[in-house]
Amino acid sequence: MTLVIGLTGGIASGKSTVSRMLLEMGLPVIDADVIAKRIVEIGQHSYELIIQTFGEEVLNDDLSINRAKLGSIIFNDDVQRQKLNAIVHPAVRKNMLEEQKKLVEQGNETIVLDIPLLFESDLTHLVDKTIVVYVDDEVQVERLMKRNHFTLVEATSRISSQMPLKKKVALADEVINNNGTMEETKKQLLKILTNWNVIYSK
Ligand SMILES: CC(C)(COP(=O)(O)OP(=O)(O)OC[C@H]1O[C@@H](n2cnc3c(N)ncnc32)[C@H](O)[C@@H]1O)[C@@H](O)C(=O)NCCC(=O)NCCS
Ligand SMILES: Nc1ncnc2c1ncn2[C@@H]1O[C@H](COP(=O)(O)OP(=O)(O)OP(=O)(O)O)[C@@H](O)[C@H]1O
Repeated sequence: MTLVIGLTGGIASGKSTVSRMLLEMGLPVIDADVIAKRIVEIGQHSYELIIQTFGEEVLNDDLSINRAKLGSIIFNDDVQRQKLNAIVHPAVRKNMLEEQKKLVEQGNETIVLDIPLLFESDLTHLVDKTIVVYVDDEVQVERLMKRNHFTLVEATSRISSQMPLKKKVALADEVINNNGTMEETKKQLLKILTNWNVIYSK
């Protein structure tokens, strides 16, 4: 039996940081953000649908999707965000399940799905256990502004497009508090994996 772990959290709460730790420990991680980027590359079906829906003004000069532009539209307008979600999410889910199938066939006993919108999109039936990476509101805003060079308004609009992180904590099987150092985060991760009898190589 394969154990499928759903890794989630809020924007900039530290999911990719924890994913990296898991990969370094030799555990396979499927990243929904990476898939969501791949399926909107030039020529993909979702790419065409995005142009039909949002127009050519969301394209860069080289015809690739201008992610900053599309982001500024969808994170300020619920209706537009639902439209993008309806285009991208089914394709992300299909690709994730295909990747998961391959990993199961290769004999992996543990597979991690890094899905930012695991709870918002009601995808918990795809996983056996959930881990939420949590940070306090101030830490989240600060790290998001720093990483993306966002203003306070830009950071806040993105955070408020998601389920409040405290609500995700209440829904989680396990929570990693990522307010502290990376070492403290790693320690919490190792404890959870040990409790779940997950075997890792490094
Ligand atoms: C709007 C887009 C183009 C902005 O791209 P950008 O490179 O700036 O951000 P990136 O894709 O790296 O996402 C960063 C984070 O934003 C948050 N986020 C992204 N999309 C959404 C969304 N539709 N609703 C709420 N939060 C979102 C997630 O926490 C994600 O980890 C992009 O996020 C996108 O295509 N979003 C729709 C697909 C989606 O829902 N992806 C998230 C998981 S499948
Ligand atoms: N414990 C930590 N201490 C200091 N900085 C951290 C810590 N954890 C993460 N960061 C930084 O905070 C930012 C957000 O982390 P990360 O990219 O892992 O979040 P994420 O949840 O994957 O974000 P997104 O939802 O946008 O994909 C990054 O710049 C990262 O380097």
